[in-house]
Amino acid sequence: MDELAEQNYVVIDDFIDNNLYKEIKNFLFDKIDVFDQAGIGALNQNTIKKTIRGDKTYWLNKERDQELHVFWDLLAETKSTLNRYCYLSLSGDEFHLAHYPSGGYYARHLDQFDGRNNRMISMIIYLNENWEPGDGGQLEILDKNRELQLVDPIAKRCVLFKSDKVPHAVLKSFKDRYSLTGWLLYQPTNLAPILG
Ligand SMILES: O=C(O)CCC(=O)C(=O)O
Ligand SMILES: [Fe+2]
Repeated sequence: MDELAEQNYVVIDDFIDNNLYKEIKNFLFDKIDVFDQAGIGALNQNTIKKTIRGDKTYWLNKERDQELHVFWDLLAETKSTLNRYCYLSLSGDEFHLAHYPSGGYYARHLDQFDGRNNRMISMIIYLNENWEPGDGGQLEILDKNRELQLVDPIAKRCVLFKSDKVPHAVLKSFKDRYSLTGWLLYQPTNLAPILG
């Protein structure tokens, strides 16, 4: 957690255990046929999307996706740890599963969008066994010293970074690449009733 505060990002290996890894992986393969179907908007939006990112996603819903209850519990624990040790006020979250088919990538970006700045911490859990150096698909982080750091997307590894401070990209992947990606959100309490 100190590393996240000081370096703006941290890589934690074996963040999830084998059981949870298998649960998430089973859930993912169960849903793989419906990835992206819910999220496809107007045709032109979709075209723009394809020029900057090549992944397909499946947004999670805590009430509906109860099979992942161990993950939801871990998430609650992670948020309270961050609130305690990094003095954050995280309340909400939004998570999706992501699949980059071979050839997929995501150009360099920040995770906070114009007009919406409540994404505080980005959290990615990788779900790829036997990842080899030639498989590509690294997360490329531009660190505080403007140096590039590459993170292999290996199974059970978690990366946390400050959503507003860390430009990053996903380098072209040469095989299917899976992850569970989300954002820990700050929701000002005075706005909570309006946002529902
Ligand atoms: O999968 C990754 O390594 C990063 C994904 C990402 O940057 C995003 O979904 O915003
Ligand atoms: Fe991102």
